[in-house]
Amino acid sequence: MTDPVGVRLKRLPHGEGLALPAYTTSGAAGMDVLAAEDCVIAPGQRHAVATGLAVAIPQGYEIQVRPRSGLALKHGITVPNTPGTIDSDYRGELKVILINHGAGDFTIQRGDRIAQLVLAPVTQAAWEEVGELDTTTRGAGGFGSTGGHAKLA
Ligand SMILES: O=c1ccn([C@H]2C[C@H](O)[C@@H](COP(=O)(O)OP(=O)(O)OP(=O)(O)O)O2)c(=O)[nH]1
Repeated sequence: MTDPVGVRLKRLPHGEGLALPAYTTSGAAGMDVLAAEDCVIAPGQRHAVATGLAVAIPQGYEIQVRPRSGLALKHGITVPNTPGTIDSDYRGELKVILINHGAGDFTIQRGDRIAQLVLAPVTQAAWEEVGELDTTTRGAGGFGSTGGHAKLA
């Protein structure tokens, strides 16, 4: 594992008193992030949940907002824009967009761990426009062209 990368973080007034996002085990890839508000998400509805945090990610990195598998499996709660992208130049409040694919209301209490944050390196692309692309075995085949499931045949 590489050395940790410092990320400046500011607590917003409604984030006071909450634990910071944290790795729950030594090998965890993501830090669980807490809700800074109480809310109820009805079936089929979405909500951008406040975290009470603003960050300054070093240039060359992003933070990805990913669902928690337990909430997804047991309650149908996921992140519709997964992985949510927190840009290095964003200084607003970090919010977690959640959608309720479950059958009942989902109640979030301030302090609940609602998603996980993964710090990841970013490589920016520089376009090199050409008239023809190189040929490959795959060519334009995609979207199930290699099979692997009866329903794709
Ligand atoms: O789950 C998310 C996704 C985004 N953001 C914040 C940080 C991010 O840097 C900014 C913009 O996100 P994105 O680029 O995904 O949104 P957009 O819809 O393209 O908006 P914009 O035009 O502001 O870039 O919104 C969050 O707080 N949570």
